Amino acid sequence: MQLPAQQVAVLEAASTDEATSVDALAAATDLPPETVTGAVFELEDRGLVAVSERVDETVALTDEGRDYVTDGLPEIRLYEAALEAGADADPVSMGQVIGASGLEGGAVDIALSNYARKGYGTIDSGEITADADADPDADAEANALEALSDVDDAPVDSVGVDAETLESLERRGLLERRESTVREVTLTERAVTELMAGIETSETVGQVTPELLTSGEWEDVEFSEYNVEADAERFDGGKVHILRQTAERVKDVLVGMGFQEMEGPHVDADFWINDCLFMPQDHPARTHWDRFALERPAHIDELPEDLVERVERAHREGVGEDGEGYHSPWDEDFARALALRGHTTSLSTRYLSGEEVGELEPPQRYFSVEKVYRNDTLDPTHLLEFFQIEGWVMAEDLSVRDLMGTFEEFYAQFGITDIQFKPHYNPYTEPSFELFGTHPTTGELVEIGNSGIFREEMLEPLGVECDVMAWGLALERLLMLMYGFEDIRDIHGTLCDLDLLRETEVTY
Ligand SMILES: N[C@@H](Cc1ccccc1)C(=O)O
Repeated sequence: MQLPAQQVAVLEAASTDEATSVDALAAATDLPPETVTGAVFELEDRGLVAVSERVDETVALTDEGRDYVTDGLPEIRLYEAALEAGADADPVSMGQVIGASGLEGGAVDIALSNYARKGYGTIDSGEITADADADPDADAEANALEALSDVDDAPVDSVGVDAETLESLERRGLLERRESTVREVTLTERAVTELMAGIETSETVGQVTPELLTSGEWEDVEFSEYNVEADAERFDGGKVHILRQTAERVKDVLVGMGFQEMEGPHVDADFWINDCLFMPQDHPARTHWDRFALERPAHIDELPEDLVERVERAHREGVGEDGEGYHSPWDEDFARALALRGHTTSLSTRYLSGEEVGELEPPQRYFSVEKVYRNDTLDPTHLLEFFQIEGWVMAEDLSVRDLMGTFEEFYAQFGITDIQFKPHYNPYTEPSFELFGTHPTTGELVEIGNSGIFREEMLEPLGVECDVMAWGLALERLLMLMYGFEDIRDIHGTLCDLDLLRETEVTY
Protein backbone atom coordinates (compact mmCIF):
# COMPACT_ATOMS: atom_id res chain seq x y z
CA MET A 1 0.00 0.00 0.00
CA GLN A 2 1.16 3.52 -0.79
CA LEU A 3 0.18 6.54 1.32
CA PRO A 4 1.25 10.18 1.51
CA ALA A 5 3.94 10.90 4.10
CA GLN A 6 1.63 12.72 6.56
CA GLN A 7 -0.77 9.79 6.65
CA VAL A 8 2.07 7.34 7.24
CA ALA A 9 3.35 9.51 10.08
CA VAL A 10 -0.10 9.64 11.68
CA LEU A 11 -0.54 5.86 11.38
CA GLU A 12 2.79 5.31 13.06
CA ALA A 13 1.95 7.68 15.91
CA ALA A 14 -1.52 6.23 16.57
CA SER A 15 -2.21 3.03 18.45
CA THR A 16 -4.74 0.23 18.44
CA ASP A 17 -5.66 0.17 22.08
CA GLU A 18 -5.52 3.81 23.09
CA ALA A 19 -7.34 6.74 21.53
CA THR A 20 -4.91 9.54 20.64
CA SER A 21 -6.08 13.11 20.20
CA VAL A 22 -5.27 15.14 17.12
CA ASP A 23 -3.20 17.49 19.29
CA ALA A 24 -1.15 14.60 20.65
CA LEU A 25 -0.64 13.28 17.12
CA ALA A 26 0.44 16.72 15.98
CA ALA A 27 2.99 16.85 18.77
CA ALA A 28 4.27 13.34 17.99
CA THR A 29 4.53 13.86 14.21
CA ASP A 30 5.65 17.47 14.29
CA LEU A 31 2.88 18.33 11.85
CA PRO A 32 0.44 21.24 12.20
CA PRO A 33 -2.89 20.11 13.76
CA GLU A 34 -4.82 21.04 10.60
CA THR A 35 -2.58 18.75 8.52
CA VAL A 36 -3.09 15.94 11.02
CA THR A 37 -6.86 16.45 10.91
CA GLY A 38 -6.75 16.27 7.11
CA ALA A 39 -4.68 13.08 7.20
CA VAL A 40 -6.98 11.56 9.83
CA PHE A 41 -10.07 12.11 7.66
CA GLU A 42 -8.39 10.49 4.69
CA LEU A 43 -7.24 7.54 6.79
CA GLU A 44 -10.80 7.20 8.09
CA ASP A 45 -12.07 7.04 4.50
CA ARG A 46 -9.60 4.23 3.79
CA GLY A 47 -10.82 2.36 6.86
CA LEU A 48 -7.43 2.58 8.55
CA VAL A 49 -8.45 4.59 11.61
CA ALA A 50 -11.59 5.08 13.67
CA VAL A 51 -12.31 8.66 14.72
CA SER A 52 -14.40 9.72 17.70
CA GLU A 53 -15.45 13.28 18.37
CA ARG A 54 -16.43 15.10 21.53
CA VAL A 55 -16.88 18.71 22.54
CA ASP A 56 -14.72 19.76 25.47
CA GLU A 57 -15.33 22.80 27.57
CA THR A 58 -11.98 24.45 28.05
CA VAL A 59 -10.76 27.42 30.05
CA ALA A 60 -8.00 29.95 29.57
CA LEU A 61 -7.05 33.21 31.25
CA THR A 62 -7.90 36.46 29.51
CA ASP A 63 -5.23 39.14 29.01
CA GLU A 64 -6.45 40.85 32.17
CA GLY A 65 -6.22 37.55 34.06
CA ARG A 66 -2.62 37.14 32.87
CA ASP A 67 -1.78 40.67 33.97
CA TYR A 68 -2.87 39.83 37.51
CA VAL A 69 -0.70 36.72 37.53
CA THR A 70 2.28 39.05 37.22
CA ASP A 71 1.04 42.10 39.16
CA GLY A 72 -1.22 40.49 41.75
CA LEU A 73 -4.98 40.96 42.12
CA PRO A 74 -5.86 44.64 42.72
CA GLU A 75 -7.67 43.88 46.01
CA ILE A 76 -4.59 42.06 47.33
CA ARG A 77 -2.33 44.95 46.35
CA LEU A 78 -4.73 47.26 48.15
CA TYR A 79 -4.68 45.01 51.22
CA GLU A 80 -0.92 44.91 51.29
CA ALA A 81 -0.71 48.69 51.02
CA ALA A 82 -3.35 49.03 53.77
CA LEU A 83 -1.37 46.72 56.09
CA GLU A 84 1.77 48.66 55.32
CA ALA A 85 -0.04 51.88 56.31
CA GLY A 86 -1.15 50.36 59.61
CA ALA A 87 -4.83 50.00 58.69
CA ASP A 88 -5.02 46.82 60.76
CA ALA A 89 -4.77 49.01 63.87
CA ASP A 90 -6.65 52.19 62.88
CA PRO A 91 -8.61 53.30 59.82
CA VAL A 92 -6.37 55.09 57.30
CA SER A 93 -7.37 57.57 54.59
CA MET A 94 -8.28 55.87 51.31
CA GLY A 95 -6.35 58.33 49.18
CA GLN A 96 -3.15 57.61 51.06
CA VAL A 97 -3.48 53.82 50.74
CA ILE A 98 -4.45 53.93 47.06
CA GLY A 99 -1.51 56.22 46.36
CA ALA A 100 0.86 53.82 48.12
CA SER A 101 -0.62 50.76 46.38
CA GLY A 102 0.34 52.02 42.93
CA LEU A 103 -3.15 51.12 41.65
CA GLU A 104 -4.48 53.35 38.92
CA GLY A 105 -7.65 53.98 36.94
CA GLY A 106 -10.02 51.04 36.58
CA ALA A 107 -7.85 48.88 38.83
CA VAL A 108 -8.80 51.10 41.80
CA ASP A 109 -12.52 50.42 41.23
CA ILE A 110 -11.81 46.72 40.85
CA ALA A 111 -9.85 46.67 44.11
CA LEU A 112 -12.57 48.57 45.96
CA SER A 113 -15.40 46.40 44.71
CA ASN A 114 -13.67 43.16 45.76
CA TYR A 115 -11.95 44.26 48.95
CA ALA A 116 -14.76 44.00 51.48
CA ARG A 117 -16.48 41.15 49.65
CA LYS A 118 -13.39 39.00 50.15
CA GLY A 119 -12.96 39.95 53.78
CA TYR A 120 -9.77 42.02 53.47
CA GLY A 121 -11.28 44.81 55.54
CA THR A 122 -13.80 47.61 55.37
CA ILE A 123 -14.15 50.77 53.35
CA ASP A 124 -16.24 53.52 54.84
CA SER A 125 -16.52 57.28 54.29
CA GLY A 126 -13.11 57.64 52.74
CA GLU A 127 -11.30 55.42 55.21
CA ILE A 128 -10.03 51.90 54.94
CA THR A 129 -9.30 49.22 57.52
CA ALA A 130 -7.37 45.97 57.04
CA ASP A 131 -8.37 42.73 58.73
CA ALA A 132 -5.17 41.35 60.28
CA ASP A 133 -6.54 37.80 59.96
CA ALA A 134 -7.12 37.93 56.20
CA ASP A 135 -4.70 35.77 54.27
CA PRO A 136 -3.87 36.64 50.65
CA ASP A 137 -2.05 33.31 50.31
CA ALA A 138 -5.38 31.57 50.83
CA ASP A 139 -7.17 33.75 48.25
CA ALA A 140 -8.97 31.19 46.06
CA GLU A 141 -9.06 33.50 43.04
CA ALA A 142 -5.38 34.40 43.26
CA ASN A 143 -4.40 30.74 43.63
CA ALA A 144 -6.58 29.76 40.70
CA LEU A 145 -4.96 32.43 38.52
CA GLU A 146 -1.59 30.99 39.44
CA ALA A 147 -2.75 27.45 38.63
CA LEU A 148 -4.13 28.57 35.29
CA SER A 149 -1.18 30.74 34.34
CA ASP A 150 0.47 28.19 32.11
CA VAL A 151 -2.50 26.34 30.68
CA ASP A 152 -4.14 27.36 27.46
CA ASP A 153 -7.54 25.97 26.62
CA ALA A 154 -7.30 23.16 29.11
CA PRO A 155 -10.38 21.03 29.73
CA VAL A 156 -12.32 22.46 32.70
CA ASP A 157 -12.02 19.38 34.88
CA SER A 158 -8.29 19.05 34.33
CA VAL A 159 -7.23 22.36 35.86
CA GLY A 160 -7.92 21.51 39.50
CA VAL A 161 -9.90 24.66 40.28
CA ASP A 162 -13.36 24.40 41.86
CA ALA A 163 -16.43 25.42 39.86
CA GLU A 164 -17.29 28.35 42.11
CA THR A 165 -13.89 29.99 41.74
CA LEU A 166 -13.93 29.42 37.98
CA GLU A 167 -17.28 31.12 37.89
CA SER A 168 -16.16 34.15 39.88
CA LEU A 169 -13.06 34.52 37.68
CA GLU A 170 -15.27 34.35 34.64
CA ARG A 171 -17.64 36.98 36.05
CA ARG A 172 -14.65 39.25 36.62
CA GLY A 173 -13.58 38.77 33.02
CA LEU A 174 -10.33 37.07 34.06
CA LEU A 175 -11.18 33.72 32.56
CA GLU A 176 -12.76 32.62 29.33
CA ARG A 177 -14.60 29.41 28.60
CA ARG A 178 -14.52 28.02 25.12
CA GLU A 179 -15.77 24.92 23.42
CA SER A 180 -13.45 22.89 21.31
CA THR A 181 -13.99 19.77 19.32
CA VAL A 182 -11.58 17.03 20.31
CA ARG A 183 -11.03 14.26 17.78
CA GLU A 184 -9.46 11.03 18.91
CA VAL A 185 -8.04 8.36 16.71
CA THR A 186 -7.48 4.60 17.08
CA LEU A 187 -6.00 2.23 14.50
CA THR A 188 -8.31 -0.35 12.96
CA GLU A 189 -7.51 -4.04 12.44
CA ARG A 190 -7.00 -3.27 8.80
CA ALA A 191 -4.31 -0.71 9.62
CA VAL A 192 -2.45 -3.27 11.68
CA THR A 193 -2.45 -5.73 8.78
CA GLU A 194 -1.35 -3.07 6.30
CA LEU A 195 1.39 -1.81 8.61
CA MET A 196 2.71 -5.33 9.00
CA ALA A 197 2.69 -5.81 5.22
CA GLY A 198 4.61 -2.52 4.93
CA ILE A 199 3.37 0.86 3.72
CA GLU A 200 5.31 2.92 1.22
CA THR A 201 5.37 6.66 1.28
CA SER A 202 4.00 8.42 -1.76
CA GLU A 203 4.74 12.04 -2.29
CA THR A 204 1.74 14.26 -2.72
CA VAL A 205 1.80 17.98 -3.18
CA GLY A 206 -0.51 20.19 -1.17
CA GLN A 207 0.11 23.49 -2.88
CA VAL A 208 0.95 24.60 -6.40
CA THR A 209 4.05 26.80 -6.40
CA PRO A 210 5.49 29.05 -9.12
CA GLU A 211 8.42 26.61 -9.32
CA LEU A 212 6.16 23.63 -10.03
CA LEU A 213 4.45 25.63 -12.73
CA THR A 214 7.55 27.02 -14.47
CA SER A 215 9.43 23.74 -14.35
CA GLY A 216 6.45 21.85 -15.73
CA GLU A 217 6.80 19.42 -12.84
CA TRP A 218 3.15 19.99 -11.87
CA GLU A 219 2.20 17.59 -14.69
CA ASP A 220 3.81 14.62 -12.97
CA VAL A 221 3.21 15.15 -9.25
CA GLU A 222 0.23 13.76 -7.35
CA PHE A 223 -1.84 16.43 -5.65
CA SER A 224 -3.40 15.74 -2.29
CA GLU A 225 -7.18 15.94 -2.14
CA TYR A 226 -9.02 18.92 -0.82
CA ASN A 227 -10.24 18.32 2.67
CA VAL A 228 -13.24 20.53 3.16
CA GLU A 229 -13.84 19.17 6.66
CA ALA A 230 -10.50 20.17 8.14
CA ASP A 231 -10.74 22.72 10.94
CA ALA A 232 -9.93 26.14 9.66
CA GLU A 233 -9.03 29.28 11.49
CA ARG A 234 -12.05 31.42 12.25
CA PHE A 235 -12.07 34.96 10.89
CA ASP A 236 -14.26 37.54 12.56
CA GLY A 237 -14.63 40.26 10.00
CA GLY A 238 -16.60 43.41 10.64
CA LYS A 239 -20.34 43.15 10.25
CA VAL A 240 -23.37 45.32 10.70
CA HIS A 241 -24.52 45.27 14.34
CA ILE A 242 -27.64 43.16 14.90
CA LEU A 243 -29.45 46.21 16.22
CA ARG A 244 -28.81 48.04 12.96
CA GLN A 245 -29.69 45.00 10.90
CA THR A 246 -32.96 44.59 12.79
CA ALA A 247 -33.69 48.34 12.50
CA GLU A 248 -33.33 48.02 8.72
CA ARG A 249 -35.65 45.05 8.77
CA VAL A 250 -38.20 47.00 10.85
CA LYS A 251 -38.09 49.81 8.32
CA ASP A 252 -38.65 47.37 5.45
CA VAL A 253 -41.62 45.81 7.22
CA LEU A 254 -43.23 49.19 7.95
CA VAL A 255 -42.64 50.44 4.42
CA GLY A 256 -44.24 47.20 3.26
CA MET A 257 -47.24 48.05 5.44
CA GLY A 258 -47.58 51.41 3.66
CA PHE A 259 -45.74 53.70 6.09
CA GLN A 260 -43.50 56.65 5.21
CA GLU A 261 -40.44 57.58 7.25
CA MET A 262 -40.23 60.67 9.49
CA GLU A 263 -36.98 62.47 10.22
CA GLY A 264 -36.19 65.17 12.72
CA PRO A 265 -33.89 66.63 15.37
CA HIS A 266 -32.46 64.64 18.28
CA VAL A 267 -32.39 67.88 20.29
CA ASP A 268 -35.75 69.58 20.25
CA ALA A 269 -37.92 72.11 22.04
CA ASP A 270 -40.04 70.88 24.89
CA PHE A 271 -42.87 72.34 22.87
CA TRP A 272 -42.62 69.55 20.28
CA ILE A 273 -41.54 66.89 22.77
CA ASN A 274 -44.21 67.57 25.42
CA ASP A 275 -46.48 70.58 25.10
CA CYS A 276 -47.95 69.52 21.76
CA LEU A 277 -48.71 66.18 23.40
CA PHE A 278 -50.89 67.83 26.04
CA MET A 279 -48.27 66.92 28.64
CA PRO A 280 -48.84 69.30 31.58
CA GLN A 281 -45.81 71.44 32.31
CA ASP A 282 -45.67 70.12 35.87
CA HIS A 283 -45.69 66.46 34.75
CA PRO A 284 -42.96 64.47 36.60
CA ALA A 285 -41.37 63.35 33.31
CA ARG A 286 -40.69 67.01 32.56
CA THR A 287 -38.54 67.67 35.59
CA HIS A 288 -34.79 67.95 35.22
CA TRP A 289 -34.42 64.48 36.73
CA ASP A 290 -35.67 62.70 33.65
CA ARG A 291 -34.38 64.78 30.79
CA PHE A 292 -31.03 65.76 29.37
CA ALA A 293 -31.38 69.53 29.02
CA LEU A 294 -29.20 71.63 26.75
CA GLU A 295 -27.25 74.45 28.28
CA ARG A 296 -26.17 76.09 25.05
CA PRO A 297 -28.28 76.94 23.18
CA ALA A 298 -30.88 76.61 25.87
CA HIS A 299 -33.90 77.71 23.82
CA ILE A 300 -35.41 77.30 20.38
CA ASP A 301 -36.08 80.51 18.45
CA GLU A 302 -38.58 79.37 15.87
CA LEU A 303 -42.00 78.15 16.88
CA PRO A 304 -45.20 78.66 14.87
CA GLU A 305 -46.94 81.43 16.86
CA ASP A 306 -50.52 80.44 16.08
CA LEU A 307 -49.83 76.83 17.08
CA VAL A 308 -48.22 78.00 20.32
CA GLU A 309 -51.39 79.96 21.05
CA ARG A 310 -53.69 77.03 20.36
CA VAL A 311 -51.56 74.63 22.43
CA GLU A 312 -51.51 77.09 25.32
CA ARG A 313 -55.31 77.44 25.16
CA ALA A 314 -55.75 73.65 25.18
CA HIS A 315 -53.51 73.40 28.25
CA ARG A 316 -55.32 76.21 30.09
CA GLU A 317 -58.94 75.67 29.05
CA GLY A 318 -59.16 72.35 27.23
CA VAL A 319 -60.86 71.99 23.85
CA GLY A 320 -64.46 71.74 22.65
CA GLU A 321 -67.65 72.92 24.36
CA ASP A 322 -67.15 71.37 27.76
CA GLY A 323 -63.38 70.96 27.61
CA GLU A 324 -61.28 71.07 30.76
CA GLY A 325 -57.68 72.16 30.62
CA TYR A 326 -55.15 71.79 33.40
CA HIS A 327 -55.99 75.17 34.98
CA SER A 328 -52.32 75.37 35.84
CA PRO A 329 -49.70 77.85 34.63
CA TRP A 330 -48.38 77.46 31.10
CA ASP A 331 -45.13 79.19 30.33
CA GLU A 332 -43.93 79.74 26.78
CA ASP A 333 -40.29 79.97 27.87
CA PHE A 334 -40.59 76.56 29.44
CA ALA A 335 -41.93 75.25 26.12
CA ARG A 336 -38.97 76.74 24.26
CA ALA A 337 -36.36 74.94 26.40
CA LEU A 338 -34.17 72.50 24.47
CA ALA A 339 -33.41 68.92 25.47
CA LEU A 340 -32.47 65.59 23.96
CA ARG A 341 -35.78 64.04 22.99
CA GLY A 342 -37.07 61.46 25.48
CA HIS A 343 -39.30 59.96 22.82
CA THR A 344 -39.67 60.28 19.07
CA THR A 345 -43.28 61.35 19.51
CA SER A 346 -41.74 64.81 19.00
CA LEU A 347 -41.41 63.83 15.33
CA SER A 348 -45.08 62.83 15.25
CA THR A 349 -46.18 66.21 16.64
CA ARG A 350 -44.00 68.00 14.09
CA TYR A 351 -45.44 65.98 11.21
CA LEU A 352 -49.06 66.11 12.43
CA SER A 353 -48.87 69.90 12.85
CA GLY A 354 -48.00 70.41 9.21
CA GLU A 355 -44.60 71.82 10.20
CA GLU A 356 -42.63 69.21 8.21
CA VAL A 357 -44.58 68.18 5.10
CA GLY A 358 -47.55 70.56 5.11
CA GLU A 359 -51.08 69.73 6.05
CA LEU A 360 -51.93 66.05 5.73
CA GLU A 361 -55.19 64.58 4.50
CA PRO A 362 -56.24 61.15 5.80
CA PRO A 363 -55.36 58.38 5.33
CA GLN A 364 -51.68 58.69 6.31
CA ARG A 365 -49.16 56.36 7.89
CA TYR A 366 -45.80 57.51 9.25
CA PHE A 367 -42.98 55.88 11.22
CA SER A 368 -39.43 56.42 12.45
CA VAL A 369 -36.77 54.14 13.95
CA GLU A 370 -34.62 56.59 15.84
CA LYS A 371 -32.70 57.14 19.03
CA VAL A 372 -34.23 58.63 22.18
CA TYR A 373 -32.54 59.70 25.43
CA ARG A 374 -33.69 59.27 29.02
CA ASN A 375 -31.99 59.94 32.30
CA ASP A 376 -32.85 56.45 33.58
CA THR A 377 -30.86 54.21 35.89
CA LEU A 378 -28.91 51.59 33.95
CA ASP A 379 -30.21 48.09 34.49
CA PRO A 380 -30.76 44.94 32.42
CA THR A 381 -33.71 46.49 30.60
CA HIS A 382 -32.83 50.20 30.64
CA LEU A 383 -30.19 52.25 28.90
CA LEU A 384 -29.77 56.01 28.82
CA GLU A 385 -30.37 55.93 25.09
CA PHE A 386 -32.28 53.47 22.98
CA PHE A 387 -34.09 53.16 19.69
CA GLN A 388 -37.80 53.76 19.48
CA ILE A 389 -40.02 52.50 16.72
CA GLU A 390 -42.46 55.36 16.51
CA GLY A 391 -45.53 55.26 14.33
CA TRP A 392 -48.97 56.64 13.70
CA VAL A 393 -51.92 56.11 11.43
CA MET A 394 -54.32 58.92 10.55
CA ALA A 395 -57.75 57.90 9.26
CA GLU A 396 -61.42 58.88 9.49
CA ASP A 397 -62.45 56.12 11.83
CA LEU A 398 -60.05 54.18 14.01
CA SER A 399 -60.65 51.84 16.89
CA VAL A 400 -58.64 49.84 19.37
CA ARG A 401 -59.07 46.85 17.05
CA ASP A 402 -57.13 48.68 14.33
CA LEU A 403 -54.35 49.40 16.81
CA MET A 404 -54.10 45.81 18.02
CA GLY A 405 -54.39 44.40 14.51
CA THR A 406 -51.51 46.61 13.38
CA PHE A 407 -49.28 45.34 16.20
CA GLU A 408 -50.19 41.74 15.55
CA GLU A 409 -49.36 42.13 11.88
CA PHE A 410 -46.11 43.96 12.65
CA TYR A 411 -44.74 41.63 15.34
CA ALA A 412 -45.72 38.49 13.39
CA GLN A 413 -43.10 39.55 10.83
CA PHE A 414 -40.51 38.90 13.53
CA GLY A 415 -41.95 35.60 14.67
CA ILE A 416 -43.68 37.12 17.70
CA THR A 417 -47.29 36.03 17.88
CA ASP A 418 -48.21 36.33 21.55
CA ILE A 419 -48.46 40.07 22.13
CA GLN A 420 -50.44 41.04 25.23
CA PHE A 421 -52.09 44.39 25.94
CA LYS A 422 -52.51 46.12 29.28
CA PRO A 423 -54.55 49.30 29.83
CA HIS A 424 -52.28 52.23 30.59
CA TYR A 425 -52.35 56.00 31.00
CA ASN A 426 -50.70 58.67 28.84
CA PRO A 427 -51.73 62.33 29.04
CA TYR A 428 -52.00 62.34 25.23
CA THR A 429 -53.83 59.11 24.41
CA GLU A 430 -57.22 57.71 25.36
CA PRO A 431 -57.46 54.78 25.55
CA SER A 432 -53.81 53.80 26.09
CA PHE A 433 -52.19 50.38 26.07
CA GLU A 434 -48.85 48.95 27.05
CA LEU A 435 -47.63 46.02 24.99
CA PHE A 436 -45.91 42.94 26.36
CA GLY A 437 -44.20 39.93 24.82
CA THR A 438 -42.89 36.71 26.38
CA HIS A 439 -39.14 36.34 26.77
CA PRO A 440 -38.16 33.17 24.87
CA THR A 441 -35.83 31.79 27.55
CA THR A 442 -37.03 33.17 30.89
CA GLY A 443 -40.73 33.08 30.01
CA GLU A 444 -41.16 36.45 31.70
CA LEU A 445 -43.39 39.17 30.28
CA VAL A 446 -41.30 41.98 28.84
CA GLU A 447 -42.75 45.42 28.22
CA ILE A 448 -42.13 46.24 24.59
CA GLY A 449 -44.09 49.37 23.91
CA ASN A 450 -46.73 51.95 24.66
CA SER A 451 -49.58 53.07 22.45
CA GLY A 452 -53.00 54.61 22.17
CA ILE A 453 -55.38 56.83 20.27
CA PHE A 454 -54.44 60.52 20.41
CA ARG A 455 -56.79 62.71 22.42
CA GLU A 456 -58.83 65.60 21.12
CA GLU A 457 -56.85 67.96 23.40
CA MET A 458 -53.73 67.08 21.46
CA LEU A 459 -55.15 66.82 17.92
CA GLU A 460 -57.35 69.91 17.84
CA PRO A 461 -54.56 72.47 18.36
CA LEU A 462 -52.48 70.61 15.76
CA GLY A 463 -55.37 71.09 13.31
CA VAL A 464 -56.07 67.37 12.84
CA GLU A 465 -59.75 66.63 12.41
CA CYS A 466 -59.81 62.83 12.16
CA ASP A 467 -58.57 59.92 14.28
CA VAL A 468 -54.90 59.16 14.88
CA MET A 469 -53.62 56.01 16.55
CA ALA A 470 -49.97 55.93 17.61
CA TRP A 471 -47.23 54.06 19.40
CA GLY A 472 -43.63 53.98 20.57
CA LEU A 473 -42.01 50.54 20.66
CA ALA A 474 -38.55 49.70 21.94
CA LEU A 475 -36.27 48.24 19.29
CA GLU A 476 -33.88 46.72 21.87
CA ARG A 477 -36.77 44.91 23.57
CA LEU A 478 -37.87 43.49 20.23
CA LEU A 479 -34.33 42.11 19.86
CA MET A 480 -34.54 40.58 23.34
CA LEU A 481 -37.62 38.65 22.28
CA MET A 482 -36.05 37.65 18.96
CA TYR A 483 -32.62 36.56 20.17
CA GLY A 484 -33.24 35.66 23.81
CA PHE A 485 -30.57 37.73 25.55
CA GLU A 486 -31.58 38.99 28.99
CA ASP A 487 -29.49 42.09 29.48
CA ILE A 488 -29.59 45.02 27.10
CA ARG A 489 -25.91 45.58 27.89
CA ASP A 490 -25.19 42.30 26.07
CA ILE A 491 -25.62 44.15 22.78
CA HIS A 492 -24.54 47.69 23.69
CA GLY A 493 -21.44 49.14 25.24
CA THR A 494 -18.18 47.86 26.61
CA LEU A 495 -19.64 44.83 28.40
CA CYS A 496 -21.39 43.50 25.29
CA ASP A 497 -21.39 39.80 24.49
CA LEU A 498 -19.12 39.61 21.44
CA ASP A 499 -20.01 36.00 20.68
CA LEU A 500 -23.69 36.86 20.63
CA LEU A 501 -23.02 39.80 18.29
CA ARG A 502 -20.79 37.72 16.03
CA GLU A 503 -22.97 34.68 15.83
CA THR A 504 -26.51 36.02 15.79
CA GLU A 505 -28.01 35.96 12.34
CA VAL A 506 -30.80 38.38 11.60
CA THR A 507 -32.96 36.17 9.45
CA TYR A 508 -36.41 37.74 9.54
N1 LIG B 1 -44.22 58.33 23.71
C1 LIG B 1 -44.61 57.07 24.29
C2 LIG B 1 -45.05 56.09 23.24
C3 LIG B 1 -46.34 56.49 22.62
C4 LIG B 1 -46.34 57.14 21.41
C5 LIG B 1 -47.54 57.51 20.83
C6 LIG B 1 -48.73 57.19 21.48
C7 LIG B 1 -48.71 56.54 22.67
C8 LIG B 1 -47.52 56.19 23.26
C9 LIG B 1 -43.40 56.50 25.05
O1 LIG B 1 -42.30 56.93 24.84
O2 LIG B 1 -43.54 55.60 25.85
